[in-house]
Amino acid sequence: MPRTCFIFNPTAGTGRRAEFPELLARYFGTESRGDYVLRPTEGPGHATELAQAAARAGCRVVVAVGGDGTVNEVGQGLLHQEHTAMGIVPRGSGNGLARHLKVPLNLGRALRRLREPAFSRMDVGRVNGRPFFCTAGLGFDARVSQQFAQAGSRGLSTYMRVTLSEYRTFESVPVVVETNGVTLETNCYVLAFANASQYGNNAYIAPDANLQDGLLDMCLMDALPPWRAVQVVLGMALGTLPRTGGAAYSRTSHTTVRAATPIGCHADGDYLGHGTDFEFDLLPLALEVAV
Ligand SMILES: Nc1ncnc2c1ncn2[C@@H]1O[C@H](COP(=O)(O)OP(=O)(O)OP(=O)(O)O)[C@@H](O)[C@H]1O
Repeated sequence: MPRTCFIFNPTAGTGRRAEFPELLARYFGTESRGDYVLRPTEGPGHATELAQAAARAGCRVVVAVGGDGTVNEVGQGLLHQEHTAMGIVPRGSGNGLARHLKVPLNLGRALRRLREPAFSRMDVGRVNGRPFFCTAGLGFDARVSQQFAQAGSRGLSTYMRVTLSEYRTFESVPVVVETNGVTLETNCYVLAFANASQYGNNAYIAPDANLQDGLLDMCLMDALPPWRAVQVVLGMALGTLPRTGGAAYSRTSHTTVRAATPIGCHADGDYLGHGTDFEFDLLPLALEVAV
């Protein structure tokens, strides 16, 4: 088996897709030389199967070529591997984990880095047992993920349009949060659990999040009236949200949430459905990354 396997989601992102195999050949030589294999995905969940197969076959690096959804699926296939690391070639619209890890957004530069990557390990978050690598959460951001998936187009402008339109109608849900031995009765507009610092597109929900500290940064907004929404948008763009008072922060390795009525949940921007009972926890240093 070659040293590197590229798992390529041809549907990810908004850019030109056909050029990736040619670009890969330019930086890694042709596939026939045997240095790498290129495996296109055929649908949701396929990247996890391909990553598991590549790890079983002895690949040192399995590269997710796509956005945070593809990264999530490849990462799930490589959990607890001792000898196989995940690389990223960012081709999504948000690229939250790639941006946190400072992977170049330019495809050529990202590929060049992968010829001699640096290896490290990172924590992996979970919501009700389902792994996430960047962020997961309840409330407004899950509603946006749900509507974004049905929007028919992708990219930042669609994301902004969906966010504004949902903002007009979304209402907080009462929740009971148990974390760090404390029970908190509050309302949830957004309850975010951040393993990495951002949602993507440099929207920093938890700028101080650390991938190796064994903790998730928990960010609670109980309501979002217009004046606070402006504060939050600016704080996320500037990476200053924890210091603006627009949201309350704490750190946790295990939190349960019970909602009074069903509330939406997302993991790495994928809408997972509505529910009332959630458990957020973490697998310390469960994934090796090559960047
Ligand atoms: N061949 C395929 N056809 C349709 N969907 C696919 C295919 N391969 C993978 N997928 C799905 O595409 C989804 C979106 O991929 P991904 O998140 O990587 O791209 P994106 O949504 O454009 O990027 P971002 O998350 O940064 O906005 C993934 O959740 C994956 O399950």
